[in-house]
Amino acid sequence: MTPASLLITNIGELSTQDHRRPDPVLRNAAIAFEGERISWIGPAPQAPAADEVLDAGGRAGLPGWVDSHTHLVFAGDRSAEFEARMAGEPYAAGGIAVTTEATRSASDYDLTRLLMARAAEAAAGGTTYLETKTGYGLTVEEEARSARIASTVADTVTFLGAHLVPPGADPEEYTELVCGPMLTAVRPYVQWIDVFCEEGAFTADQSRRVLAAGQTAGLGLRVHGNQLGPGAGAALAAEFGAASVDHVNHLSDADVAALAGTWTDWDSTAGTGTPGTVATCLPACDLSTRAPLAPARRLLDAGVQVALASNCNPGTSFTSSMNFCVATAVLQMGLTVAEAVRAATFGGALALRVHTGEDRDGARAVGSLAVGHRADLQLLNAPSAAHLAYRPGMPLTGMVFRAGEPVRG
Ligand SMILES: N=CN[C@@H](CCC(=O)O)C(=O)O
Ligand SMILES: [Zn+2]
Repeated sequence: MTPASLLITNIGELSTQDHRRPDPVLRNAAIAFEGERISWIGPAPQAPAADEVLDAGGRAGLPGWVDSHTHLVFAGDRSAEFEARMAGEPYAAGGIAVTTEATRSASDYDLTRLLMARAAEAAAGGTTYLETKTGYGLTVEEEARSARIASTVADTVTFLGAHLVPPGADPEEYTELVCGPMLTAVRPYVQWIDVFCEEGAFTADQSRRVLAAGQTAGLGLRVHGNQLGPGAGAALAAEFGAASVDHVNHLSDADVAALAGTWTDWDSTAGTGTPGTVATCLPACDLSTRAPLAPARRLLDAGVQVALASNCNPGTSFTSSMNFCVATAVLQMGLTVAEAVRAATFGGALALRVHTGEDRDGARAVGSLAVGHRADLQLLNAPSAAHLAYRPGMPLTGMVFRAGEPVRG
């Protein structure tokens, strides 16, 4: 039973990610929860009384990870494809069809069970806000089924009928299906629409139609773009005002400038204003496909807000470890620890437009710790967040709270 109020005290370093504060990182801090919301944050000696008190023993605390890009509704195994890739085979979008076949054959029960197990794994790794996508159904009925199942587990769901033109289908007819009957069927279960704009998947023109249809249906927009080579994805995302373009491995200077141009009304010091198109980098995917790492440093320097996400999926990135993504971003992508932690918390929330909220049920901000935000917190088995990169691969995730409830003890 969760107590009505909980105080977690003796937090050695509390990284709030609330850059409106003069002191976003507090030492010897405490945080209080009332039910699902954060009710107080401040120096431990000034903490209010609470029904229950937990001593963090000097551990570091930070917002739970916001994983803004996963594909968890699937069945089947592609470890042989991975092994072949590590032996020199290139990655191609066609592998999606293999998972689609296995997913279509799975019962609702099995698909739900598999999804729940993956979501539990993510939570055990510190993820407290989870996006997931459809995209392994690729028929009206199967996409609607994936969306329905996803909506019972994930915090927010993306429709990715435009993941691959199913083998044998006509690309133009399939795009029309995605924009029409398929979109109508999934609409009750999803908040976002996405398109894989890439050679071998959807052309710029088809992607444009998918985004326009999603926009008309009132969905937020996201794009898989510039993953396997240069392409129109990033520019389209900026043009449509998409919340995020994800992968971004192959960006031209014009792509970076277009993304930066969407952030002119954003105050990057305070983290307030009107957000533009987030560039979501997926380091685990880059490593697992031996692709060039996404240019997170270059994007940040150009004024683009960056998110880090796991892209957990059976083809290109079968891990939901955000700790791994943060460590890789620091060790190999040139981000500071503070930048990487921010990208995996506040950045993910920005990419899902849940960085700010109304302090009432159903509209709580995540990705930063402030009064009224959802009580999503992780404690590390370490005195500072720097240990995430300083001690890569070590089991540093301690207690995890989601909406005030402990999800990992
Ligand atoms: N790039 C497109 N989709 C997935 C991979 C899907 C798969 O290979 O099964 C991704 O984000 O990497
Ligand atoms: Zn993806």
